Amino acid sequence: MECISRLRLLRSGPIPSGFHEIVRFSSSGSSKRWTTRQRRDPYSREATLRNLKSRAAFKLLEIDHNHHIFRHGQTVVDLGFAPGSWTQVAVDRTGRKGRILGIDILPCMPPKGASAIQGNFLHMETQREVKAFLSEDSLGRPIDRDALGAAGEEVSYIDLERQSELSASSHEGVDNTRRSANTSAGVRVVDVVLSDMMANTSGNSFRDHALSMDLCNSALAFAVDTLKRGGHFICKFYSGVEDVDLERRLRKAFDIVKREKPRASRSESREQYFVSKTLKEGVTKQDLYGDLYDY
Ligand SMILES: C[S@@+](CC[C@H](N)C(=O)[O-])C[C@H]1O[C@@H](n2cnc3c(N)ncnc32)[C@H](O)[C@@H]1O
Repeated sequence: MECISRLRLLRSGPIPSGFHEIVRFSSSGSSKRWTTRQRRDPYSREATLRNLKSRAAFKLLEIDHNHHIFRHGQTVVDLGFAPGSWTQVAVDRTGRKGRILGIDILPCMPPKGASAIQGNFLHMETQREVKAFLSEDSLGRPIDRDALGAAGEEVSYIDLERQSELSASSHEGVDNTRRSANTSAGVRVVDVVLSDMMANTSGNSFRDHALSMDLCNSALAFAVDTLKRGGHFICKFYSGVEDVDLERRLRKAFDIVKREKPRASRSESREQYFVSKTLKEGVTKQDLYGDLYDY
């Protein structure tokens, strides 16, 4: 038996081109400007005080405050989760029985209580792995040893060994020990899909918008494939000419679609969020995209 997230997290292969710029060198002028801005920014200070991985948490907290996205016990998929502040919010809001899976192109340990898969979400292979993980109901569930005992199940030494090995190497307090050999492609088990995916912006607004639309469309096709009826989809996008097409698709798939610019989103940034609630019955990704995302 093997664990998807463990395999992906332990793989320390080269970081894909375009992501190296994320590293900030302390001696550069732009780094000093970035550090000064972070120190002055109230959201960054508050994030540090609250032990949140980044100021981005406040965008999702505001969206949840306005739109009531989360409930206890939900399954949440967080696309582009690193460094993990949205995942922290999802873990917190879904409580002890929540199941949270983060995906990122960068290697990153998920926050406590969540699982993670490393991979490029635009690649079919990554999406297949995510669906395989989701289709195995026992994966990514918080460990509740008391409940196991109460049910009278015997936990073998090998199970415990495997559990502690996986918990240490992938994430804490989450059960990833079982994986079905035969995984299905269509899995409607998700309550909320979040996507905050974006690579570093290039400064070329057309290019950034085009990349953002690729990520959003891929996330939407995945959401429509994996959300339960009534599920919700939150998606960051960089505004531009094509966002009306995205909005049209969202309206076809969800009962309620709103554009949001949370206060924590910097005013100079072109980023906005689509908050889409309540997946309609019977909508498929083929209805939105034909055969484009045929996997
Ligand atoms: C703004 S950050 C997300 C911040 C996160 N929501 C948080 O609260 O900590 C965007 C993330 O999207 C990831 N990303 C960008 N393109 C991606 C892709 N094609 N596949 C997977 N992750 C991607 C980046 O690596 C980055 O970690």
